Amino acid sequence: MATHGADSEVGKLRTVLLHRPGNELKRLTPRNNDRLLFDGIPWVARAQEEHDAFAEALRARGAEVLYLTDLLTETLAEPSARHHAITTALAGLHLGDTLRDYLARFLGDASPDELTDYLTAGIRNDEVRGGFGLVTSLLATDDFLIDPLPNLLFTRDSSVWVRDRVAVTSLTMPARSRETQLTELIYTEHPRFRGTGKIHGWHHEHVEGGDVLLMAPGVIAVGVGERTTPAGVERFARQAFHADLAHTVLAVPIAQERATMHLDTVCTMVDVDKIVMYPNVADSLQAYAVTAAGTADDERALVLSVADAEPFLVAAAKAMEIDTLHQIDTGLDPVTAEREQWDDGNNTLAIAPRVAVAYERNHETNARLEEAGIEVVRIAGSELGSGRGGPRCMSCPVSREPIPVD
Ligand SMILES: NC(=O)NCCC[C@H](N)C(=O)O
Repeated sequence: MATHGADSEVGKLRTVLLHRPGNELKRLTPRNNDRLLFDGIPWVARAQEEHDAFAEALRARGAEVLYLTDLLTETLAEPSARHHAITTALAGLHLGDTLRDYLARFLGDASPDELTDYLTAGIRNDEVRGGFGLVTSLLATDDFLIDPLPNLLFTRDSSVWVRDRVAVTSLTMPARSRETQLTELIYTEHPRFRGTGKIHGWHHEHVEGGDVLLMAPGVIAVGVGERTTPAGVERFARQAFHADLAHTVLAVPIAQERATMHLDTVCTMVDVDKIVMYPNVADSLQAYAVTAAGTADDERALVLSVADAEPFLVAAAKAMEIDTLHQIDTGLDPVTAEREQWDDGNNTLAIAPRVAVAYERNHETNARLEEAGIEVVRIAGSELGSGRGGPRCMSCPVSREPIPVD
């Protein structure tokens, strides 16, 4: 079995899970894009070109690229996995029995490829109209019976590998909650991942992967804001300690705003002791260091010790046992920083220590990264960025090499 797992943000990237934008993006309209968490209507063909170039840049550096839809289609070849996928996709109370039964038969007849498309791009009412009862007659023609999942693009958020375990997350926004049904199915049923230990899960308190940063082996920072809740970080910490995945979890409050929806929108690691960070929040960012006071057979019985809040960079350096966590600023001045933070200048994907993938448009931030000795692999993201996510958001590292010891 392939070995999977990651213990840092910067170990050389071996395997990464991506989602190539597909038909689900074609569902976005000016009337539904806010609800579906996109800031505009992407040009889909161009988004695909940009994404292909992103994947190619990762391959060129030696990473194996897995596509979520390939894994899903392979998973759906198994009858029990198909049954589970269909049942969970149709669990919504908006369908009613007649339509649910019809859709179960319709999806049951679909090939694995078609089923993947229905589960990711959704099904609109007018695509099945034809006398299937009261609910379909009363719903608007363009209502979705199964919602599309345009934010699948951001594979970072729906699962996170910590050491050799995978955490299926629990997404907060209704437009995204179904994504984790798919990641859970893949990690449970796909032959490549069979037997992988799991933590968390979509039935737990909310934690999103964009909030989870593996600062160093044993040290995990978790942003708490618009997406991850206080109860979510507590649950995550309990599970991480109980499974011996970490000795410290840093709970980091962030503003509950779209611009800072996840911790990785304000900072990302680019080396073992370097972080690119939005300077407009750097001074006020705090962290509560959480550790386990003792052990317990049951994760729920673990007593957590919570230190007083400290400046994030100080608390992180202490937990990581380094002298200083060096900050590289986004932008040049507060306005450029605000523009480049919005355009995911902070949201870099480290593919090795001191090598990071970044959107080309963030000139000033990229220049600062280079001044600090970081190699920047630039990618285009004019269309990809319309969902408000950068290279880190669009990637879930499945396997990284351990950090080299000096
Ligand atoms: N880790 C990230 O910051 N992911 C970006 C998610 C963007 C997506 N449109 C969302 O609002 O959830």
